[in-house]
Amino acid sequence: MSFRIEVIKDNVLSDNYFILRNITYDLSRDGAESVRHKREVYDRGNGATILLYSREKKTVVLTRQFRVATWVNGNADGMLIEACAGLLDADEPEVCARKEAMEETGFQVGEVEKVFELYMSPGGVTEIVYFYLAEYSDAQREGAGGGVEDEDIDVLEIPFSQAMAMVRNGEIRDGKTVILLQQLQLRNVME
Ligand SMILES: Nc1nc2c(ncn2[C@@H]2O[C@H](COP(=O)(O)OP(=O)(O)O[C@H]3O[C@H](CO)[C@@H](O)[C@H](O)[C@@H]3O)[C@@H](O)[C@H]2O)c(=O)[nH]1
Ligand SMILES: [Mg+2]
Repeated sequence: MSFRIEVIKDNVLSDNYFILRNITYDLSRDGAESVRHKREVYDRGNGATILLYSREKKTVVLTRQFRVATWVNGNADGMLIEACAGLLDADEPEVCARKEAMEETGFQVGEVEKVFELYMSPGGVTEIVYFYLAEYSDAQREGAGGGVEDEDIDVLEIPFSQAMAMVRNGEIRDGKTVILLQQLQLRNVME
């Protein structure tokens, strides 16, 4: 089964900071008659996320920051606990992951492991997020973290078991973060 797409119109609705487009397209499946669709597509670029973990201490390093999009949608104080992450801008994904780890958490990470690259909200958001894991040690802490410019990021170093409990009780409810924590669990590296 395959689809053939013919773009009829591609309108930019907003290009203020990121790009929101409205695309009209005809889609035909296996030579059948085409069906016209109109969809809004939000392009915020791609991103990278990295979970720092210590097998020795059985801990992970997470961030907590205000996320206005969650506040708009039911998160009363707007604060969200997340694995460190950032938009790629012009960087390669791994370079971005390392840079964000330093800026947001203060850790200069060594070896990193790429886990996968995932579309996080394919119904309307173009973004691919590149996922990484990295072991850290106290000796790699070179700064306080906290982010750049007006970012005001708290750094949380917590036991892995506590992080998993926070996933279960809803205190951690960010998709990329749950995915990375579960990767550690699947690998049995924190036992
Ligand atoms: N002026 C302005 N600044 C913005 C806007 N949106 C974001 N920014 C700024 O752009 C920077 C983005 O910070 P990053 O650390 O690079 O990205 P992020 O917001 O943490 O995004 C990461 O997590 C997202 C949520 O899971 C991911 O969607 C994204 O790919 C990335 O991994 C922040 O300083 C933020 O204030 C906007 O609409 N206007
Ligand atoms: Mg960030």
